[in-house]
Amino acid sequence: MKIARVMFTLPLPEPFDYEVPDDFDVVPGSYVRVPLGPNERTGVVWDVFENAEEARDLKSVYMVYPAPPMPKSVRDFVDWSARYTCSNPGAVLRMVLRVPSALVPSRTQTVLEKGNAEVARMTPARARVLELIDQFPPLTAAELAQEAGVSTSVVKGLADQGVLSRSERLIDMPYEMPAPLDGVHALTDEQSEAADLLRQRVRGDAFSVTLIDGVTGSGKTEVYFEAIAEVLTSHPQGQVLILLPEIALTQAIMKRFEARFGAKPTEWHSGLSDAERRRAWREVAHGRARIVIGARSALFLPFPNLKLAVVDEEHDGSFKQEEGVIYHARNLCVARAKFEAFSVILASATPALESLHNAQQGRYGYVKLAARPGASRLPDVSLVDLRSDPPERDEWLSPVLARAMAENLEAQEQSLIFLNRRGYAPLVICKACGDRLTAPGTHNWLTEHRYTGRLVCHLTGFSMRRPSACPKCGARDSLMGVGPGIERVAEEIRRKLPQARLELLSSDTVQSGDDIRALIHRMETGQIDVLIGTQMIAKGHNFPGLTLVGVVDADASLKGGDLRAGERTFQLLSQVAGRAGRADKPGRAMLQTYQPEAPLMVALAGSDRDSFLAVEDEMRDVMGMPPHGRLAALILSFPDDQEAARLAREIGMMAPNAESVDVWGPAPAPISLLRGRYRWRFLVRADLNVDLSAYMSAWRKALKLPAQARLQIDIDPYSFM
Ligand SMILES: Nc1ncnc2c1ncn2[C@@H]1O[C@H](COP(=O)(O)OP(=O)(O)OP(=O)(O)O)[C@@H](O)[C@H]1O
Ligand SMILES: [Zn+2]
Repeated sequence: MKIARVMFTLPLPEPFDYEVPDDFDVVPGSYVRVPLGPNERTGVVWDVFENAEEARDLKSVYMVYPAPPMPKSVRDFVDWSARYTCSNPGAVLRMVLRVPSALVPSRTQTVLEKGNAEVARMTPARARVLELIDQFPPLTAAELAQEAGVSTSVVKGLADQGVLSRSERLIDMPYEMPAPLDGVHALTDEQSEAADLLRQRVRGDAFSVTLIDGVTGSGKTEVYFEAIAEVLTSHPQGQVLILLPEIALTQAIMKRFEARFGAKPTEWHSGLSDAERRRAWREVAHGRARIVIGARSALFLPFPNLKLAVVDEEHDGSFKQEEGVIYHARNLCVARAKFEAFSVILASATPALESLHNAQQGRYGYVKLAARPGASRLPDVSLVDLRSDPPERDEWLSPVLARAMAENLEAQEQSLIFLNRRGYAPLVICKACGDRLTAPGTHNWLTEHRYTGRLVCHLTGFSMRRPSACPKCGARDSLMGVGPGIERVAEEIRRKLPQARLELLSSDTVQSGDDIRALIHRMETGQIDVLIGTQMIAKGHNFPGLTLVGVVDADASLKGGDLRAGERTFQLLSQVAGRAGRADKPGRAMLQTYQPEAPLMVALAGSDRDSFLAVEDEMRDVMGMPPHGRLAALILSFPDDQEAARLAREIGMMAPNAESVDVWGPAPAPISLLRGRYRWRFLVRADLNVDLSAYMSAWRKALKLPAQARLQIDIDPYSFM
């Protein structure tokens, strides 16, 4: 009897066995439909074997989907990722099998084109349809009727007479094939050297990782396009994946992409409709979508023939998924590349310490782009000392920065003001009783949003209308927003530069992809004088008229002081500063700070990244922290305060003894109460030779916790909240 071991997209530790009917063509990787309990489910065959004993009472596979089997390398990657992240393989598989409806071929629909017959009796409605028919690709009767503004019976009548001819077309069409066109620019010497190396690395079928470490605007994108072009020509079936941190970034790159490859790449991100998702998944699985550009979840698409993955802005924190299966897309991408023997390119102006370390150790190839092409120069970075040049009361811009903005406006050049805080004020207090407003069931402050008139918790999503009286003491008109968010700074700029065309960009003010695109376009084409925004404006954009970048609070992201706070602040501020002076006019960046003598600020002002990183790296080395050691976190949450504390202590006592492993905690998490659950954290540090995932799994296995307790394991944590 032939037996299939079927893995489900459920948090189960292992696959289940099913009998395969003799006439079924089931191979490892087949997608199948099987009974599970009272239901039917789709699963993936992990393995097939013959069993001599007929005795086992197994249920049978119902159906095999007509889809290409999931390659072994992808299944191995799923197993490995599950082990590494301490998750169930089914939970990882669920990220691969996101669109079960894509397992069956696309349905077809009837579309209409111009037919041979002459129209028997012309009417105005018929004439309108016939006028339009040549201007569109084949449309359905309903679409055509809508375009022409006539009823569908008019269209159907024409089709019945043969004036329009009917044919069947796939609902989900294949994508246009990209093919390299000529490069838009002649590469600089530095760029072509980098491109040569990358081309050579993607030509073979070997695993490799190469880090492109290039200053902002040096042409990293231009250079990795060369590597993509090489894949398209040297691997006729090869597929390419480009991972980007933010959707806002994809729009600019899509345009450049089309100019270079003659077709749009396939997109994959959370903004897709179900139909787009189904189409993309199917085309990828069949190997027909050759280039995919997407957010971190695109890493789990079932590419049968991946030859190159590019992780752009590889240092970016948004590659880390913090919920469900907790993983870092850059790190898992490198792991996948080993299983499937493809090349990885990591690109950044401010690479992660981990990536630089790997390059220094010779594990990754390394390409440096030190200059911007042409007349463009790196911006001058200066520090504005808020102690000697403080803003006026209830203002946030130092007179120094305000003056620079006024000059810039005078010169008809663009300014960008960065503050990584949404809303109007990050804290609302009552002047009468001193209460700080928090979201229910948490200790998190509510942020005041004037734009929407609401108080919002950015952590839980809770929001309420701004009350006219204090919820605690009932005093009227006593609530006051404290500190600046971008809406408040925008108000100040409007006051100071009333004639400036000012716009805001944050996830509150601009929501749809179309709105973002339109705003970015206005900025690119000089229709905005001052753009103020959160981190959405920090990265990737190319605004030729932008010559001044102002950072309202350069110290902000240093607070909290976790492992990567310094590194992250440096990355973020260099990225923001790097938006200035990208065309022929020189740019400058001004950072407002209370600690201009801090090594990080000095390094930013001197554009001396490497000595800053050397100090940072040395510190990590001394402490045995990544990249010189491993780190994991264990987070417990429980609905009762006392019981949570007791459980946390109990968990601590169960930590397995192991050499070269330090367990710190339990400590109340910085966010100690979230959605009505009390949270405790452990931090675990280990030497590089320790299998920390195995250690964490063993620890969890030893625990017997009440059903309401929730445990999360975070391998290589980025968030310490
Ligand atoms: N050799 C070249 N000649 C002229 N223009 C170039 C050249 N290379 C790149 N550019 C232009 O310079 C700008 C920056 O290039 P690109 O976006 O590739 O750099 P990047 O390093 O990826 O930038 P970022 O730091 O934003 O990630 C783009 O407008 C690009 O078209
Ligand atoms: Zn009050």
